[in-house]
Amino acid sequence: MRYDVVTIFPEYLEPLRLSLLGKAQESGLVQLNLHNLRDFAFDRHKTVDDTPYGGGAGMVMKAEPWGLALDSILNSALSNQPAVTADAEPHDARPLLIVPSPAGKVFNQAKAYELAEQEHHIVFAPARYEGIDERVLNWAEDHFRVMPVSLGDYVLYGGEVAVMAMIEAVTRLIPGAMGNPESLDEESHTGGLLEYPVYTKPSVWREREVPAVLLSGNHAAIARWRRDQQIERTFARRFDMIETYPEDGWDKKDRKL
Ligand SMILES: Oc1ccccc1-c1ccno1
Repeated sequence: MRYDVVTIFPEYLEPLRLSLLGKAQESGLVQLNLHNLRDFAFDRHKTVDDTPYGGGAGMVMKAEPWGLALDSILNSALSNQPAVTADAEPHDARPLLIVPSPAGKVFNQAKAYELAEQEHHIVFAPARYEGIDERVLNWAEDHFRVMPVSLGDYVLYGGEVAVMAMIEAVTRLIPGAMGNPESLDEESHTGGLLEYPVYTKPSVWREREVPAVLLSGNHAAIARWRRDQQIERTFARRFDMIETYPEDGWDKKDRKL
């Protein structure tokens, strides 16, 4: 998987070079390219924003630096594209452009699975200020599959945090990116349920004991207890996961109640 991120704060994304995600890059499983938007602003002050037409508070990100940055990524992708054979099936070769935005569809685990399984090159355009000149997104439709995505119903200073969350959520689902892939099987949102509580030594901590079933060695009883805990937690904390399918139209992955 290749990720390209265009941002005015590339250093914001440096934590993605750490831990398992860093190892995924070292192994070649993942390629993470960070592009400083200011490198595509060629006036003396490397200006990337200006006042909004129509007035209003804040600044809007100028179109040209984004256009040049995205051109550069497209050209790089084309030069790395395998040759298309004459009998190749027609398919949409446009890379995916994810635009983090409070106005996007809400990201979820089902979408993370879909991106991990189906995409090989994802470009991220995290905005700052009041957003990106809309003409960039309109132009981009001819060259990318443009997908506005929200992390949730709240507002951030910019999209970089959303990009980090999405890159981590997708990468950990790519085969070979997790230390122990089995840990994906029972985590929250896999199978449409929240994860069960976990415990480790010591068996008594501040007068609190580990549930006896977990010390019983009875694997069937343990599995049943864990499933019951998942259902109980999901009903208590996320009844919406039980009650309705997501309004955002992205189907749950492998719902198993
Ligand atoms: O609040 C934002 C500002 C810029 C880009 C993205 C966001 C956002 C908020 C929630 N998900 O994404």
